[in-house]
Amino acid sequence: MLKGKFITFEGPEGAGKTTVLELLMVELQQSGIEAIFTREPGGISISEKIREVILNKEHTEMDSRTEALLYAAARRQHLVEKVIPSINKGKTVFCDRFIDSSLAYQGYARGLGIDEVLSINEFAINGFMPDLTFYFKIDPEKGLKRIAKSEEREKNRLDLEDLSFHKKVQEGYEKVITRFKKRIIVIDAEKPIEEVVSDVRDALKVHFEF
Ligand SMILES: Nc1ncnc2c1ncn2[C@@H]1O[C@H](COP(=O)(O)OP(=O)(O)OP(=O)(O)O)[C@@H](O)[C@H]1O
Ligand SMILES: Cc1cn([C@H]2C[C@H](O)[C@@H](COP(=O)(O)O)O2)c(=O)[nH]c1=O
Repeated sequence: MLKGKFITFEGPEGAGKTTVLELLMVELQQSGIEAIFTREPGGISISEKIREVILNKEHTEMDSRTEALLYAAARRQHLVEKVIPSINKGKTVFCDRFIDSSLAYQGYARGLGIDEVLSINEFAINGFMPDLTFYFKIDPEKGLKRIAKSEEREKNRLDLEDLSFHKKVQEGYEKVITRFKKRIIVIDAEKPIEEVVSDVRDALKVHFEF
Protein backbone atom coordinates (compact mmCIF):
# COMPACT_ATOMS: atom_id res chain seq x y z
CA MET A 1 0.00 0.00 0.00
CA LEU A 2 1.27 3.45 -0.91
CA LYS A 3 -0.70 4.99 1.97
CA GLY A 4 1.37 6.58 4.77
CA LYS A 5 4.77 6.04 3.18
CA PHE A 6 7.82 8.29 3.21
CA ILE A 7 9.56 8.48 -0.17
CA THR A 8 12.62 10.61 -0.87
CA PHE A 9 14.26 11.87 -4.07
CA GLU A 10 18.01 12.34 -4.24
CA GLY A 11 20.66 13.27 -6.76
CA PRO A 12 23.01 15.99 -7.95
CA GLU A 13 22.02 19.52 -8.98
CA GLY A 14 19.73 19.69 -12.03
CA ALA A 15 18.97 15.96 -12.06
CA GLY A 16 15.22 16.67 -12.48
CA LYS A 17 13.96 15.67 -9.01
CA THR A 18 11.68 18.69 -8.54
CA THR A 19 10.28 18.53 -12.09
CA VAL A 20 9.43 14.82 -11.79
CA LEU A 21 7.95 15.23 -8.30
CA GLU A 22 5.67 18.02 -9.51
CA LEU A 23 4.42 15.93 -12.46
CA LEU A 24 3.96 12.82 -10.33
CA MET A 25 2.09 14.72 -7.65
CA VAL A 26 -0.57 15.84 -10.16
CA GLU A 27 -1.04 12.21 -11.31
CA LEU A 28 -1.28 10.82 -7.78
CA GLN A 29 -3.77 13.45 -6.64
CA GLN A 30 -5.90 12.79 -9.76
CA SER A 31 -6.00 9.10 -8.82
CA GLY A 32 -7.27 10.02 -5.36
CA ILE A 33 -4.04 9.20 -3.50
CA GLU A 34 -3.48 11.52 -0.57
CA ALA A 35 0.07 12.62 -1.17
CA ILE A 36 2.07 15.69 -0.28
CA PHE A 37 5.23 17.06 -1.83
CA THR A 38 7.77 18.81 0.36
CA ARG A 39 11.47 19.62 0.30
CA GLU A 40 14.65 19.83 2.31
CA PRO A 41 16.01 22.03 3.57
CA GLY A 42 12.65 23.72 3.99
CA GLY A 43 9.03 22.67 3.78
CA ILE A 44 7.93 24.66 6.86
CA SER A 45 8.65 28.17 8.16
CA ILE A 46 11.61 27.45 10.50
CA SER A 47 13.33 25.13 8.03
CA GLU A 48 12.82 27.55 5.11
CA LYS A 49 14.55 30.20 7.26
CA ILE A 50 17.45 27.81 7.92
CA ARG A 51 17.55 27.12 4.14
CA GLU A 52 17.96 30.84 3.49
CA VAL A 53 20.91 30.97 5.93
CA ILE A 54 22.64 27.90 4.47
CA LEU A 55 22.17 28.68 0.78
CA ASN A 56 22.78 32.44 0.90
CA LYS A 57 25.56 33.18 -1.61
CA GLU A 58 27.10 35.74 0.75
CA HIS A 59 27.71 33.19 3.52
CA THR A 60 31.01 32.01 2.04
CA GLU A 61 32.56 31.88 5.54
CA MET A 62 30.25 29.07 6.68
CA ASP A 63 32.14 26.25 8.40
CA SER A 64 31.41 22.74 7.08
CA ARG A 65 30.35 21.39 10.49
CA THR A 66 28.02 24.38 10.95
CA GLU A 67 26.56 23.57 7.52
CA ALA A 68 26.02 19.91 8.45
CA LEU A 69 24.39 20.86 11.77
CA LEU A 70 22.09 23.40 10.11
CA TYR A 71 20.87 20.81 7.59
CA ALA A 72 20.27 18.37 10.44
CA ALA A 73 18.38 21.01 12.48
CA ALA A 74 16.17 21.91 9.49
CA ARG A 75 15.54 18.18 8.97
CA ARG A 76 14.49 17.63 12.59
CA GLN A 77 11.96 20.44 12.63
CA HIS A 78 10.54 19.50 9.22
CA LEU A 79 10.13 15.88 10.33
CA VAL A 80 8.33 16.61 13.60
CA GLU A 81 6.22 19.47 12.29
CA LYS A 82 5.21 18.18 8.86
CA VAL A 83 6.45 14.78 7.68
CA ILE A 84 5.56 12.57 10.66
CA PRO A 85 2.13 14.17 11.35
CA SER A 86 1.20 13.80 7.63
CA ILE A 87 2.23 10.16 7.59
CA ASN A 88 0.28 9.54 10.79
CA LYS A 89 -2.80 10.90 8.99
CA GLY A 90 -2.28 8.29 6.23
CA LYS A 91 -0.77 10.66 3.67
CA THR A 92 2.20 9.67 1.56
CA VAL A 93 5.04 12.15 1.79
CA PHE A 94 7.35 12.73 -1.18
CA CYS A 95 10.39 14.69 -0.12
CA ASP A 96 12.89 16.42 -2.42
CA ARG A 97 16.17 15.44 -0.64
CA PHE A 98 16.72 14.01 2.84
CA ILE A 99 19.53 12.42 4.87
CA ASP A 100 21.40 10.97 1.84
CA SER A 101 22.09 14.54 0.66
CA SER A 102 23.86 15.24 3.96
CA LEU A 103 25.89 12.03 3.67
CA ALA A 104 26.96 12.80 0.06
CA TYR A 105 27.46 16.60 0.31
CA GLN A 106 28.67 17.16 3.88
CA GLY A 107 29.92 13.67 4.71
CA TYR A 108 31.82 12.93 1.52
CA ALA A 109 32.22 16.07 -0.63
CA ARG A 110 33.00 18.38 2.33
CA GLY A 111 35.17 15.63 3.83
CA LEU A 112 33.48 15.45 7.25
CA GLY A 113 33.07 11.67 6.97
CA ILE A 114 29.93 9.74 6.06
CA ASP A 115 29.84 8.00 9.46
CA GLU A 116 30.26 11.27 11.38
CA VAL A 117 27.46 12.98 9.45
CA LEU A 118 25.27 9.88 9.78
CA SER A 119 25.80 10.05 13.52
CA ILE A 120 24.59 13.68 13.94
CA ASN A 121 21.66 12.87 11.70
CA GLU A 122 20.72 9.84 13.76
CA PHE A 123 20.18 12.27 16.63
CA ALA A 124 18.01 14.45 14.36
CA ILE A 125 15.85 11.74 12.81
CA ASN A 126 15.64 9.43 15.83
CA GLY A 127 15.14 6.28 13.72
CA PHE A 128 12.79 7.76 11.13
CA MET A 129 14.12 6.69 7.72
CA PRO A 130 12.49 6.72 4.25
CA ASP A 131 10.59 3.64 3.06
CA LEU A 132 12.03 4.14 -0.40
CA THR A 133 14.49 6.51 -2.09
CA PHE A 134 14.93 7.33 -5.77
CA TYR A 135 18.43 8.35 -6.79
CA PHE A 136 18.44 10.42 -9.99
CA LYS A 137 21.68 9.50 -11.71
CA ILE A 138 23.16 12.09 -14.04
CA ASP A 139 26.62 13.24 -14.96
CA PRO A 140 27.09 16.29 -12.65
CA GLU A 141 28.30 18.47 -15.51
CA LYS A 142 25.09 17.76 -17.46
CA GLY A 143 22.98 18.60 -14.38
CA LEU A 144 24.83 21.90 -13.90
CA LYS A 145 24.29 22.74 -17.57
CA ARG A 146 20.55 22.15 -17.13
CA ILE A 147 20.32 24.61 -14.22
CA ALA A 148 22.50 27.16 -16.05
CA LYS A 149 19.93 27.11 -18.88
CA SER A 150 16.93 27.45 -16.56
CA GLU A 151 15.68 31.02 -16.32
CA GLU A 152 13.67 30.52 -13.08
CA ARG A 153 16.54 28.93 -11.18
CA GLU A 154 18.82 31.32 -9.27
CA LYS A 155 22.14 29.73 -8.34
CA ASN A 156 22.68 29.22 -4.59
CA ARG A 157 25.88 28.89 -2.53
CA LEU A 158 26.13 25.13 -3.09
CA ASP A 159 25.42 25.36 -6.84
CA LEU A 160 28.35 27.77 -7.09
CA GLU A 161 30.89 25.22 -5.80
CA ASP A 162 33.31 24.14 -8.54
CA LEU A 163 32.87 21.05 -10.71
CA SER A 164 35.32 19.00 -8.61
CA PHE A 165 32.99 19.44 -5.59
CA HIS A 166 29.98 18.26 -7.63
CA LYS A 167 31.97 15.24 -8.87
CA LYS A 168 32.74 14.39 -5.25
CA VAL A 169 29.03 14.67 -4.40
CA GLN A 170 28.38 12.04 -7.09
CA GLU A 171 31.12 9.77 -5.64
CA GLY A 172 29.60 10.27 -2.19
CA TYR A 173 26.18 9.24 -3.45
CA GLU A 174 27.68 6.09 -4.99
CA LYS A 175 29.02 5.11 -1.55
CA VAL A 176 25.66 5.86 0.05
CA ILE A 177 23.84 3.74 -2.59
CA THR A 178 26.15 0.79 -1.90
CA ARG A 179 25.51 1.13 1.82
CA PHE A 180 21.72 1.43 1.59
CA LYS A 181 21.11 -0.66 -1.54
CA LYS A 182 17.85 -2.17 -0.32
CA ARG A 183 16.25 1.26 0.11
CA ILE A 184 17.64 3.15 -2.90
CA ILE A 185 16.46 2.73 -6.52
CA VAL A 186 18.69 4.24 -9.20
CA ILE A 187 16.86 6.08 -12.01
CA ASP A 188 18.55 7.10 -15.27
CA ALA A 189 17.88 10.86 -15.10
CA GLU A 190 19.57 11.57 -18.44
CA LYS A 191 16.53 10.16 -20.30
CA PRO A 192 13.78 12.49 -21.59
CA ILE A 193 11.52 13.72 -18.81
CA GLU A 194 8.46 11.61 -19.78
CA GLU A 195 10.59 8.44 -19.58
CA VAL A 196 12.00 9.42 -16.19
CA VAL A 197 8.48 9.99 -14.82
CA SER A 198 7.39 6.65 -16.25
CA ASP A 199 10.37 4.81 -14.69
CA VAL A 200 9.59 6.29 -11.26
CA ARG A 201 5.88 5.47 -11.62
CA ASP A 202 6.69 1.86 -12.60
CA ALA A 203 9.05 1.42 -9.66
CA LEU A 204 6.43 2.82 -7.26
CA LYS A 205 3.92 0.29 -8.61
CA VAL A 206 6.38 -2.56 -8.05
CA HIS A 207 6.92 -1.55 -4.42
CA PHE A 208 3.47 -0.37 -3.41
CA GLU A 209 -0.01 -1.31 -4.55
CA PHE A 210 -2.02 1.65 -5.81
N1 LIG B 1 14.93 14.61 -18.05
C1 LIG B 1 15.18 15.88 -18.34
N2 LIG B 1 15.68 16.23 -19.53
C2 LIG B 1 15.96 17.53 -19.82
N3 LIG B 1 15.80 18.56 -18.95
C3 LIG B 1 15.32 18.26 -17.74
C4 LIG B 1 14.99 16.92 -17.37
N4 LIG B 1 14.55 16.94 -16.08
C5 LIG B 1 14.60 18.21 -15.67
N5 LIG B 1 15.05 19.02 -16.66
C6 LIG B 1 15.28 20.47 -16.59
O1 LIG B 1 16.46 20.65 -15.81
C7 LIG B 1 16.32 21.78 -14.93
C8 LIG B 1 16.55 21.33 -13.48
O2 LIG B 1 15.47 20.48 -13.12
P1 LIG B 1 14.99 20.35 -11.60
O3 LIG B 1 14.91 21.70 -10.97
O4 LIG B 1 13.80 19.49 -11.61
O5 LIG B 1 16.24 19.55 -10.99
P2 LIG B 1 16.56 19.22 -9.47
O6 LIG B 1 17.09 17.84 -9.46
O7 LIG B 1 15.38 19.50 -8.61
O8 LIG B 1 17.74 20.26 -9.18
P3 LIG B 1 18.28 20.90 -7.82
O9 LIG B 1 18.48 19.81 -6.82
O10 LIG B 1 19.57 21.49 -8.25
O11 LIG B 1 17.28 21.93 -7.38
C9 LIG B 1 14.94 22.37 -15.21
O12 LIG B 1 15.08 23.44 -16.11
C10 LIG B 1 14.18 21.21 -15.85
O13 LIG B 1 13.18 21.65 -16.75
C1 LIG C 1 19.09 18.40 2.23
C2 LIG C 1 20.49 18.79 1.87
C3 LIG C 1 20.74 19.58 0.77
N1 LIG C 1 22.01 19.91 0.47
C4 LIG C 1 22.25 20.81 -0.69
C5 LIG C 1 21.92 20.23 -2.03
C6 LIG C 1 21.59 21.46 -2.86
O1 LIG C 1 22.80 22.01 -3.31
C7 LIG C 1 20.96 22.40 -1.83
C8 LIG C 1 19.46 22.37 -1.87
O2 LIG C 1 19.00 22.96 -3.04
P1 LIG C 1 17.84 22.30 -3.93
O3 LIG C 1 17.68 23.26 -5.08
O4 LIG C 1 16.61 22.27 -3.08
O5 LIG C 1 18.27 20.95 -4.37
O6 LIG C 1 21.41 21.94 -0.56
C9 LIG C 1 23.07 19.50 1.24
O7 LIG C 1 24.23 19.85 0.96
N2 LIG C 1 22.82 18.72 2.31
C10 LIG C 1 21.58 18.35 2.67
O8 LIG C 1 21.39 17.62 3.69
